[in-house]
Amino acid sequence: MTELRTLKVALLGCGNVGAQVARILIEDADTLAARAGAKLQLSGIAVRNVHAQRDVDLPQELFTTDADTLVKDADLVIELMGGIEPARTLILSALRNGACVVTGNKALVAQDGPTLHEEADKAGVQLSYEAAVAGAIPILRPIRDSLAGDRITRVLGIVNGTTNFILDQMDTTGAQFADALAEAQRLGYAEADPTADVEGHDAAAKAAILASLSFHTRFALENVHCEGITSVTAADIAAAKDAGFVIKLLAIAEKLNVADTETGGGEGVSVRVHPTLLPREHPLAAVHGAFNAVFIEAENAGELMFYGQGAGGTPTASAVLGDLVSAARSLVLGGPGRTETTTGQVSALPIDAAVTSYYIGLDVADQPGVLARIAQLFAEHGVSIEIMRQTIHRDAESNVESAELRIVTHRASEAALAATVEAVKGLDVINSVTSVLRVEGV
Ligand SMILES: NC(=O)C1=CN([C@@H]2O[C@H](COP(=O)(O)OP(=O)(O)OC[C@H]3O[C@@H](n4cnc5c(N)ncnc54)[C@H](OP(=O)(O)O)[C@@H]3O)[C@@H](O)[C@H]2O)C=CC1
Ligand SMILES: N[C@@H](CC=O)C(=O)O
Repeated sequence: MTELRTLKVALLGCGNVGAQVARILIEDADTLAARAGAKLQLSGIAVRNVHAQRDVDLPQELFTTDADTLVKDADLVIELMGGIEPARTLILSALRNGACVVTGNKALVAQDGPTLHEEADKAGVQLSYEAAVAGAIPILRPIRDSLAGDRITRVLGIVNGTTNFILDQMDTTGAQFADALAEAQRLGYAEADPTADVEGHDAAAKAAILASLSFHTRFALENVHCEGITSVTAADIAAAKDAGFVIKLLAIAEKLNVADTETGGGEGVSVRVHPTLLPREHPLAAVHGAFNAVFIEAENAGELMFYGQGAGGTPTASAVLGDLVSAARSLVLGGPGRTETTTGQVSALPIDAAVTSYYIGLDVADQPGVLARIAQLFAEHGVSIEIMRQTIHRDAESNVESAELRIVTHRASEAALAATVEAVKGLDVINSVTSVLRVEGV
């Protein structure tokens, strides 16, 4: 039997994900070698602090702070440090040296994907980042390869485990935001700076990557409208629950036609991340904890749904190692590097052109004719109402009655909805607008 070739693997970062990747590389060395057609020898692990306590017991001699030297001598480089620098410089250096690169760094790929791909293509090596979107879920490869012969029209995803965990805890156990976030951090789901999770930036980076691959056009971070979950209150969650909805942070990329927009946006793709109400029976409403799911609509395939663990060390390591084995095979077989197919011309639409349904919560005067006046105002702005429900509350002490009005609209443009809400605020029978949230799946 011929002796397998040995490929040197440099690991950059040994945190939540890196530590699990190192463990599996060592524990499953024989299996990985058989699958890759080469021995994958972990040649070193670059970290900031070589003496830090690790989740996994790893040979101390593997650790170094000299990432530059480690990268120069590697056939395969796994970047799991996060952040833009020094990750960017190290990845570029690895690619220029002819090494294949695997990364989970969505922030970097969303920002500098084209530059990284250009270097990979020049060197004829693979650059892959399946772990960058939705953790363990195989989603980028299916979009890039399996759906290459189809036309994707819409992608709807829960792609951030931390925020799904927080919203789910608030919805199911009544947990406080801060407590749920602390637990997500403890479980290794959150980014080093969890602001990226809760403000939606992590999901926005993933949305940019998903949209770019799905629509064969480069979408940058600035093309993604981004709202996080920090403004979602316990009252919003309770009101949504009462009305039969659940609130999820969704990443949405959808093709819209001129006919769908009222803002002259023309045909293009609306890419956005925001808290969204989903009916409790919607498949994405059943995605709990740190799980992720991506729902795809394609012209020929129809509806597809991908589901699995979206964060955490071991699940994410699975995606990293899948990319690693694929890259090793390309080195063994001398195959070409992966090329990106960003050949499309479709433009990114501004948020005003987005078309969706809305939930509007209003505190209104309990008077005859109020509902009719509000409905009239919606009609004047071309926003059609699907559900309008009034609940009267009586304060036991003061005996004062107040009326709570919940409205769910049919699909309308953001611009039309914003104008409607402004007009509603001007009515003398409106005490306050308690919430305005986007709705999908009604
Ligand atoms: N956590 C998750 O569930 C997922 C994470 N990802 C992505 O994977 C990457 C890693 O995430 P995660 O493991 O959670 O991150 P951690 O913060 O847990 O780990 C980061 C690691 O990188 C090392 N590091 C950071 N900066 C440097 C530097 N300048 N030089 C050398 N080493 C450095 C740290 O070293 P030291 O230990 O010495 O501090 C640490 O070992 C990120 O890009 C993240 O977005 C993707 C999907 C899921
Ligand atoms: N912080 C991210 C980790 C995976 O990408 C998340 O919570 O989803």
